[in-house]
Amino acid sequence: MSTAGSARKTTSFNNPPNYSFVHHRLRRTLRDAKKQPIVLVACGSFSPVTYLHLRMFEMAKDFVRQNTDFEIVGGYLSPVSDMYKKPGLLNAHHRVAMCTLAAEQTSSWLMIDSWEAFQNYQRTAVVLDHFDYEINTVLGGVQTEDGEHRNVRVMLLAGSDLISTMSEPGVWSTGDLDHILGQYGTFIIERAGSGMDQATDNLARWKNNIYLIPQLIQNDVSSTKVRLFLKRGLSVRYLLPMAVVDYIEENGLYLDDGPSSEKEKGKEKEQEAGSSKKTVS
Ligand SMILES: Nc1ncnc2c1ncn2[C@@H]1O[C@H](COP(=O)(O)OP(=O)(O)OP(=O)(O)O)[C@@H](O)[C@H]1O
Ligand SMILES: NC(=O)c1ccc[n+]([C@@H]2O[C@H](COP(=O)(O)O)[C@@H](O)[C@H]2O)c1
Repeated sequence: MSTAGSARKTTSFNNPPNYSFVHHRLRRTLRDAKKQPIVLVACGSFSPVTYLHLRMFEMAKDFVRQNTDFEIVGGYLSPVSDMYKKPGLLNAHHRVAMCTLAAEQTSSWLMIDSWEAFQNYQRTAVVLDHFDYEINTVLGGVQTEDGEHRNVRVMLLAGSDLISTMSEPGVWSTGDLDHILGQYGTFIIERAGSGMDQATDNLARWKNNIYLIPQLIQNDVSSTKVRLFLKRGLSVRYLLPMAVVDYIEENGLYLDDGPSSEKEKGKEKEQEAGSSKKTVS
């Protein structure tokens, strides 16, 4: 999972076969001309997608409305490529299908972009450039009600655990951080066990583009816990949208996700210890 890379803005993109950018729920007219239009992009494994992943967008929507001069015109989940090789990562076709079911059946504004899923691993900076290109260059951005053109700002939506990795050596290049946090910006959802301060201490130089969102109702569901439950034959209903639970059952997914790596075994043990302490199983 070596992901460090260069900082230059990517302007030409190789699309996977038969790819087209989904934008049926992208709102093309700004309601308030004084606001800056933004699109939220959540990058991750989504193996499988959970209600928490979906709720991140709702938390961000409330935060944006109450605290900023932005107007959200769309939201995307962007499942990572199989080449990311993270333990527990199911085939991209299944992950994209589950995310699509979840978005279509539970939301009126979320969409799935399969661009990074169906090709070689792409760094997050490049993924955000791809969204910027599709929305602003190809589609031409959005308009105010008076017909004035506006560019849409792409912004990363992530949990505080992901942002913590931005301070770990060798995971993100400084150039990419400058690109993501300097040019685009991010909304960070507080995640149990991964402090917000710890997540952002080393990112102070970009603090004007980093918006911290506390979880007022704590939810520490993770895909790892869901996979663990499925492996043990435990119910995951009400942790994920019903259509996703049905899809998992119909396709017999996560019953055995192959020989776990030492890292995954450690993570499972931690989650098991957490589960038994909290007697959730
Ligand atoms: N409980 C949570 N609270 C806040 N953010 C979360 C939570 N679960 C996932 N996220 C965020 O969702 C995004 C997608 O993450 P990812 O698909 O890796 O989910 P995950 O549940 O952490 O997966 P895994 O358990 O396989 O590591 C990341 O930005 C991650 O920080
Ligand atoms: N340098 C990078 O661009 C970089 C580094 C680490 C994770 N990521 C992204 O973060 C997302 C989530 O990763 P994890 O599931 O490993 O937390 C993935 O979409 C991955 O591509 C990007």
